[in-house]
Amino acid sequence: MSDVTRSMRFFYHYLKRYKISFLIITIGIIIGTYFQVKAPIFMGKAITALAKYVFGLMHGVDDKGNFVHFIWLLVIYFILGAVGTFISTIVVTYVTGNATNRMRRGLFAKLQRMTIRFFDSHQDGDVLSRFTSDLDNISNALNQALAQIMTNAAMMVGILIVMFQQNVKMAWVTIASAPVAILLAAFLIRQTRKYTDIQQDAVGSLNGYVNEQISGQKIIITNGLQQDSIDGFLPHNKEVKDATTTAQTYSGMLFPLMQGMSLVNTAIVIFFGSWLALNSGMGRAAALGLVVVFVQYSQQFYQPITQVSTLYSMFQLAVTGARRLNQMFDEPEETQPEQGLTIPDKLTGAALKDVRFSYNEGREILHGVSIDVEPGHMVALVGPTGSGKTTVMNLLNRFYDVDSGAVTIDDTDVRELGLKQLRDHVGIVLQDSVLFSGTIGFNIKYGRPEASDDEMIAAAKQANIHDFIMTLDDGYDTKVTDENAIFSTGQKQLISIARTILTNPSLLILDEATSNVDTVTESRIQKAMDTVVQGRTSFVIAHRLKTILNADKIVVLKDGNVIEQGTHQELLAAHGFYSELYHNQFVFE
Ligand SMILES: Nc1ncnc2c1ncn2[C@@H]1O[C@H](COP(=O)(O)OP(=O)(O)OP(=O)(O)O)[C@@H](O)[C@H]1O
Repeated sequence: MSDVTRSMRFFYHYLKRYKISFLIITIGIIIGTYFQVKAPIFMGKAITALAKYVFGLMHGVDDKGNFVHFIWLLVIYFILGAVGTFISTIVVTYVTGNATNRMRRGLFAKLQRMTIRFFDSHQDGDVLSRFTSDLDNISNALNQALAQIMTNAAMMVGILIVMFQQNVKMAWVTIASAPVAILLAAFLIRQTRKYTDIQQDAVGSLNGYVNEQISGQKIIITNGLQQDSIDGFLPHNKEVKDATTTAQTYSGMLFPLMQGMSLVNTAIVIFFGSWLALNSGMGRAAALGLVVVFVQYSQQFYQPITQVSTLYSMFQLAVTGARRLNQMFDEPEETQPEQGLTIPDKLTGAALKDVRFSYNEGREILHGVSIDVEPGHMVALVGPTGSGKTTVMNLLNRFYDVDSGAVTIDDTDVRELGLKQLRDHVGIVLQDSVLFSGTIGFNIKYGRPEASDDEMIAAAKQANIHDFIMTLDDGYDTKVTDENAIFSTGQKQLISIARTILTNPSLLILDEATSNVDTVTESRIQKAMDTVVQGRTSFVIAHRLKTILNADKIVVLKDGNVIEQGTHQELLAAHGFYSELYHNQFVFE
């Protein structure tokens, strides 16, 4: 299916519910067009009456005939034409506002159903530009182009009918050059479409780059890489500029070319029309009227071709926008069984059974990993960077699905559980804790907004962050965006731990919760962790081995394989990889 067909389906999907509005728009357009195409007839009649009057005066006869009458009719027809167009424009604005609102809502809701694979493999800026630039383009096109395209199509049909009713030969003369104009327009339109597509994709990657550079600003400054950052920006910017210039050049050629064709056509109509009128035995006044009417028609007939050409670049941006939104809507969503199984409140354990997994086909990351956790036990995952620790965590929470083998919670394959069930039972504290805009209280209650303030405070106390929050002027009501309340990485992590405690998950995943913080905060986090893992089955990924000495089991991963497992003492006694890692780390600390 072509992009245009798919885009049309997209628009149909969002516009089909406005049938009554479209009926009103169509009626408005028909009324507007009818009066606009009929008006020139009265213009012709008024000119004929005027010419007769002038020729009469030359012969001493003072007869204005129906001149004034036709002028009045002309004015009334123009006013009624304008009213019809006005009504359709107002209704189009209403439809557009509502339809784009629904698109934005639909897109945002879709985003919430997307898989982590999508977020891992797409730049934030590119996703964002679909919400901004692509949706804006669609909204502009619907607002401005929709009514115009309908009006122009109606106008074209109306003018054709009226022209052939008035004079068949003159009608053929008037439309004779149209095929050439349409072929030229079609060529330019194709070129415009090609480059508009390239332009919008380039805008997406430019946004992605800018977004990435803003997030990494500190690293750029620290390494003095500002110039490199600019150098990296320039090719993206050039790509946008080149595609935009080419697209605009082609679409910019449309309007002058069509106007030129329209002028040439008017000249043909005047020349040929005069010749025809003079050689058909028609009276001078009637001939003059006929030529004036067809000059009007010739301009009116070309107007839709010219206008549609001008609107085309706008329309094209909308088609490209629809293509890019369609891409998002086509992205696979998180899947779950129709009748998801449930897990009992008290966990019996979790396990990975001979799990093989690859993010991308052909590059296996986990090569048959098996890990078993007893209920209420704490398992620590250790291993060199890139060994697959975070990947194991991703599979436990079903951010990704295994290629073979199984991840089970309470002996049930996670793929058979309802997603809500699963996520309700699993709590995660990530390495980079995220705070949402709002108050600290709002952030702690994020996973359980219905929790009472007492529960919130109890969770904060368990997470060792209550005392710090109380030092802030507004306590739990402190806004996260307040510049007096800028949180350190460790503090953010403690808030995140409090948030997790409040949701009371039975399976807990803590990802490197103690890296990147000072020793005081580290010991606070350590205490918070000790509290939070109590009575829960937990997986802890920690780089600092001293934080996991008490783990019930330590699993050592290397290159996607489990190479050792056991308690700290057992692994030390084995004098293997763990023991080496442990001793090396203490040399560094
Ligand atoms: N989203 C992804 N897409 C493709 N490959 C990925 C993705 N995430 C991780 N990988 C690859 O999977 C392998 C394991 O990564 P993982 O993040 O699980 O390691 P880790 O042990 O947690 O490392 P670290 O200690 O540095 O956090 C690495 O080779 C990494 O390049």
